[in-house]
Amino acid sequence: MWSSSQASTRGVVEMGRVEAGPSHFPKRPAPRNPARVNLSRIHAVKPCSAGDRSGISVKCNLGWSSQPSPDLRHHFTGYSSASEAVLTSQSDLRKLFVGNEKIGVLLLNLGGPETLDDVQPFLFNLFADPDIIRLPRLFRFLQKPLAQFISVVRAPKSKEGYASIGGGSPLRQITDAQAEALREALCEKDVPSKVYVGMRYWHPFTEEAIEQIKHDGITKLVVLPLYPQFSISTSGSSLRLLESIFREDEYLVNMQHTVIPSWYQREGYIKAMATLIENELKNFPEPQKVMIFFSAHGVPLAYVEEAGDPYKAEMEECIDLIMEELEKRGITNPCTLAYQSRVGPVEWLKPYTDETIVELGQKGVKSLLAVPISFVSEHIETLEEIDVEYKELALKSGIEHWGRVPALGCEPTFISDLADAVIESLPYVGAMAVSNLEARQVTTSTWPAKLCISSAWLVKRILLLPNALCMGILCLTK
Ligand SMILES: C=CC1=C(C)c2cc3[nH]c(cc4nc(cc5[nH]c(cc1n2)c(C)c5CCC(=O)O)C(CCC(=O)O)=C4C)c(C)c3C=C
Ligand SMILES: [Fe+2]
Repeated sequence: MWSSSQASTRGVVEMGRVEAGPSHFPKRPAPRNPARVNLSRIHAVKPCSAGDRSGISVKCNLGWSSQPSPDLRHHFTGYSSASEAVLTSQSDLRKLFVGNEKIGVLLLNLGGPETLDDVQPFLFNLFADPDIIRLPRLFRFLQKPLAQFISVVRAPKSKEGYASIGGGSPLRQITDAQAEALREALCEKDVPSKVYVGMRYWHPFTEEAIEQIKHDGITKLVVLPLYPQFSISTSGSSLRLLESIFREDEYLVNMQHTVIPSWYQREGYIKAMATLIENELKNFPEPQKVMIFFSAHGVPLAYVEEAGDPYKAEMEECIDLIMEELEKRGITNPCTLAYQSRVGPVEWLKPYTDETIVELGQKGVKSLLAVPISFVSEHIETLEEIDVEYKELALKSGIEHWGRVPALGCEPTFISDLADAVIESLPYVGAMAVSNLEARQVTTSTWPAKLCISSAWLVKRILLLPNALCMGILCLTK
């Protein structure tokens, strides 16, 4: 967390000198505990340190069956007793792995158009999502016509972007590769699992993944959004969709599952990010003078201020943790955080990436290392917006040396850590009971869980018609 001495190294640079920039990093009490959300049970749990998992005795070649591990208990004891699913005895732990359990992991992601012809229907799906453009209940009937209109008008501009990165989004390929790498990592850790990919706005759609999960007879499912930080507009939207699918399906209602809503605090993830930054810094002529520039995908300010989206708080804490890790390695460069990719006229999280780049140039920063932080795959906003648009802007603004940290992709430490996250979540699987939905909303004790589940609450609070229309219509221009 921020100390006064740390703050001085994390502000904006003024004429080559570092100055604390409160607008970039307001100090705040950050929630440290990652919450594991079961769609039926909410657990506020303490992080479990990545320890020895060698005791799990299941072998990959056993297929679906699994065995208890004496050492596993050791591993799980770090969790809070607040959870009903907390396992305290060895026999409880054994229950996790005995019998013919079929473990599945569902990776949730955004999805992207694979060809230029996909762009308009992809945009339609995106804008038809009430977590992206929120209309008051009375005007819901306008959601699809509005999405159709915006997608048709925006498509030519989006197509240009996708054309410039090879004619489509690389997201499916990368996510499939991550799924395969995760499957292999789980297998190596003696937890044989099937890993599925469910995209929100393009193929393979979440619904398709769910069909496959049912077809394969999965009995324990871990839901893992591939967004390190939770936002209503990303993980929240995917989880809400999933909840509606589960609610209507008898098989799924009875399938044990758990959700890992965000995982930005995990040691493996933080270390992997720090290593990528450390490596990239070495390419600069004077590495210690480089401004580390975290650029996160933005969200409308109202999401954070009115709907309680934890995205900004999680983002800031995530950056704190990465900088702390870098400091441990003797790297004390200044850093800043800004938000990119805003769409439409409403105010989004600030500072904006483009404005900050210009400002840093004016303040005399000469070397900038861009770090995409909200997403773990290369995509249009890293390959086009950062690599082309922001680089050009930076060079025009007086920045002489530019670098960009690659997205994590299949980086082994990261994938191994995701596998650990899955394994650590297994004691939290539990069956969903639809009749408990209301009760769950009342007893929910963690904000991400509230956001995932309480759609009525969100509907009341998030963007009203003028805001939504304004945002929708002006999406066309930005
Ligand atoms: C954490 C990541 C993301 C957040 C938060 C997010 C919010 C958000 N996005 C839009 C509008 C668009 N997003 C688009 C593409 C896109 N968005 C993300 C990630 C987040 N979005 C990714 C990874 C991608 C790219 C996928 C790919 O194809 O590679 C697009 C389409 C592209 C374009 O036309 O610019 C739009 C539009 C809103 C309105 C929003 C929050 C409300
Ligand atoms: Fe987006």
